[in-house]
Amino acid sequence: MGLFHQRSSVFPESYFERRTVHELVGYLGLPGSWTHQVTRDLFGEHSKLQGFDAPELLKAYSQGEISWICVPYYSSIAGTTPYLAQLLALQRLWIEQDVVRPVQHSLAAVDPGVKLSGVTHITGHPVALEEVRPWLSDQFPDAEWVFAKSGSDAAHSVAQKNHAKHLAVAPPQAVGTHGLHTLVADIPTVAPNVTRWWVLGPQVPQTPNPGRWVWLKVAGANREALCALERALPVKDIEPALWVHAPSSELEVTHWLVACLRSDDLYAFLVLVSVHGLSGTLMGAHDDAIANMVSSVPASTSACLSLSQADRVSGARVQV
Ligand SMILES: O=C(O)C(=O)Cc1ccccc1
Repeated sequence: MGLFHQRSSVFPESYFERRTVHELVGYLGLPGSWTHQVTRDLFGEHSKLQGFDAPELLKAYSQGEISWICVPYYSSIAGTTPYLAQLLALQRLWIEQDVVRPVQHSLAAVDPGVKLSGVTHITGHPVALEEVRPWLSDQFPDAEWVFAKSGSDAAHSVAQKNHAKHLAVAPPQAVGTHGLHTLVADIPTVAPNVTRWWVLGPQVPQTPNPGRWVWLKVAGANREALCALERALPVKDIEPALWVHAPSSELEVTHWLVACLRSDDLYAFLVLVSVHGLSGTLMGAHDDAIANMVSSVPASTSACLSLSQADRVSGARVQV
């Protein structure tokens, strides 16, 4: 919840704070999904919340039919979610909040007395199944995985099938809602399991505060160039908070995200990005000055500056 809580009072309040309970908020999956719970905690139960399948959710946001959406984009164990590439392809990716939450998975069945050795199918969201893969492989080496659209959809689907040998990996809160029984309340994971969600809003977010994270989308021609850029950072005050890599549908083009500090440094960073033939797009933060800077950074592909000169580039600011 970093962005929200780091805001200083001298800056205008965000749209998030000014939103009304009448605005529709879209989330991924059926009620009871992990994303639903995050959305309800953020917006409050009196807001108008509605669950969607991912394609409809992203389409409705991109067409302006829904003002707010909440979508998981990254898992500390499974990496990027299937939605990140689609989010990055949105023309307006207005990140109002970056939400970081631990996620708990339960194993659920129609029959509380089912013999685990007889289980044939495990249904879950692909990201959730990936997060508990070592445990599942150990306990159910021969079971087939069935993908669901959300954790709650997984519980719903197993309940509908009403088959004793089918289990669901689902949010603890969704188990009882769908009439299932909990076999394991909190499936162990090999590493801390933390998922990140973006809340996208209806307008360009407000001016970034000094020290507030801002999001930058970097698109590069190949993975090596982006890896080199990642190695070259941090330079000066630019501390990347999180690198997220999402292959795009365009051949050979990869997208990365990096969170940077302060607009001054962001400018330096954009220069650094552009001299190496990558292009940067500012997201999740806005003011006219930064917008002008972004558009004035030339898309030069000068090869004579190496990334080891990153300090010089960033110090000189406009050395392209
Ligand atoms: O929101 C859900 O229920 C999902 O299935 C998406 C998801 C998957 C894994 C971790 C967090 C969210």
